[in-house]
Amino acid sequence: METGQRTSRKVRKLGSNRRRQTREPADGEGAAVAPEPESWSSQAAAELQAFFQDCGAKERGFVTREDLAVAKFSFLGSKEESEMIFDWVDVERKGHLSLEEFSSGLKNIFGSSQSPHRLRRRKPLPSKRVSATTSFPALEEADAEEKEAFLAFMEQLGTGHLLPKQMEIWQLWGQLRQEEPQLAGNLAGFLAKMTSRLQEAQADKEALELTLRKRDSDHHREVQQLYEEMEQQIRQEKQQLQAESDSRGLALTSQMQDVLEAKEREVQRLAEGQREAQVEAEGPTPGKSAPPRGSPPRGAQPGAGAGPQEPTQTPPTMAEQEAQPRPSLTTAHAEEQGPPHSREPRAESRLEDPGMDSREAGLTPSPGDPMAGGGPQANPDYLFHVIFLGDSNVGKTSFLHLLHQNSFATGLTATVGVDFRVKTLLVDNKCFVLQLWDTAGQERYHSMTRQLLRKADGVVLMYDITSQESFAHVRYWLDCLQDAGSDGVVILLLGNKMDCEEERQVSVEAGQQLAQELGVYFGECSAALGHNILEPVVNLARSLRMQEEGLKDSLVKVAPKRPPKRFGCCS
Ligand SMILES: Nc1nc2c(ncn2[C@@H]2O[C@H](COP(=O)(O)OP(=O)(O)OP(=O)(O)O)[C@@H](O)[C@H]2O)c(=O)[nH]1
Repeated sequence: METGQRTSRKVRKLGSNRRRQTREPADGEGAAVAPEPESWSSQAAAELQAFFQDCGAKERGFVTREDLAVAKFSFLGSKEESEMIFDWVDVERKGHLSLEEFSSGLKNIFGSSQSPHRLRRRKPLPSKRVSATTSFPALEEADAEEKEAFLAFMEQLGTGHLLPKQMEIWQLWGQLRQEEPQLAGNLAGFLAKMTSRLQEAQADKEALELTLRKRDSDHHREVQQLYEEMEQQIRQEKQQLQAESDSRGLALTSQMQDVLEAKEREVQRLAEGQREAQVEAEGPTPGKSAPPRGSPPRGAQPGAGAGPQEPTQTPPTMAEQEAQPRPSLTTAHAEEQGPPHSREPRAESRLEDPGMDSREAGLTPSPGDPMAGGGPQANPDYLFHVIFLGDSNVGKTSFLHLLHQNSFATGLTATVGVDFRVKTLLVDNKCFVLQLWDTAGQERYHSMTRQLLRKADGVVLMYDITSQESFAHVRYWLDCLQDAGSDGVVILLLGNKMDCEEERQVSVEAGQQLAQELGVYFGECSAALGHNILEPVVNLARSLRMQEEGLKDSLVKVAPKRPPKRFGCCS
């Protein structure tokens, strides 16, 4: 019972001492108070010295936590209690304590008595005490000293918020004091340790929360920054792309302008040559050579059976010129291609069908053939402008490429603006130079095409037999022709891609019917197979010649007789 009382006294003091150790540096309640070993027994002091000796602390000059594992103090119960005491004294968590620190720590806990001075310092504010008391009704019945000791202890621990179940603690406290008084000290030590750990955990938690909050805001800021940088980058990319596209557009426009101007110049040059030749042909000097290409007006289409036209002026006697015997031409089949090319084929596949007659294809005439020949004809008998019209993709370029290169081009891209090639043919012993104009079917180039139509002598109006739409657009192209004032133009309606029989959408009959209705020539072909390529062109040349002859005849009727003139390369 005496031991119990002693322990409970010790426990009561535990809180006040601990408080002093832990709180003095922080709250500045006063300078460190040296322990007052009023009741520190000489036996305890002897035990302490023996302990220092046994564990080797005396030699080393300090005590570790492990040393306490072998300590046997009469004033301490279990081994755990000793270790707990070490933790209690080692407030700085160094892991070792000098002999003085350890001794004074122990004395503070077990040796000092409550001096009036200490009690005063430890006494909490009345208001707090009241509130604590009212929250613990069980305390009302307790012994006043006990009650005060407990409340002071709890308050000093500062566990109000960390150890909410104070009622239970009180009960445990009371029970321990009655049943196991020596363990009351353990409870105090345990609670103190718990409190300290909880405070540390609380501090860690707060620090962690702070760090997390900081990281969160940093992260948010970084994301915001990244987002802004990204937006900036997108804006720059957009501007760059826009600038590039603008400059590309400008370059393309100027390039197309150049092409157009070059073609205009070429056309002008040819027209000049034609005019000069005509002047020569009309001149009084007999025997001078001149190309027979007459100037408009043009007669009605031969295929349509139109009659001769009335002349609007008095031209020279072209019929007389024609009547003169002319030496045969040596050059009969040659091609030139007008610069610059609007597009080039990426790959070519030459027609190599052994079963196919080259004469049938009409593209590779043999020597002695009336179509055979060498280079371009300098002084042709006839010079005609033939324009290829039709929707995009119907095969105009493929047709011309085959006619010119004798091979089918694959991988062609859409024509840009216009392109032209020159084809020289020997037909019925006459030299024909055909200027073949390849127009772009795409709508954005239609205005350019319309301008070209004014110069047309003949037109090949092509559609794709696998496209009803391209067939329907034939009338649109005819309207364009009419708008351009090209009424007397010889027209050949040509349905391409006849090799695609399975996909056919326009029947042969429909094509024929339309041709009849419009009074134009008609044919079907396949640029891919090389079917019916040269024949329509030859027939067109013949028709153009017939039309021209018809014109001449009509002129002869009104023109005065002149000495016969010859024209051609050998005049
Ligand atoms: N099956 C088949 N395909 C053809 C034939 N002729 C041309 N093509 C293909 O049809 C497509 C269009 O041919 P192009 O010659 O470029 O047509 P286009 O009328 O000049 O077109 P634009 O230049 O846009 O006016 C290409 O893929 C050719 O290979 C043909 O007779 N048969």
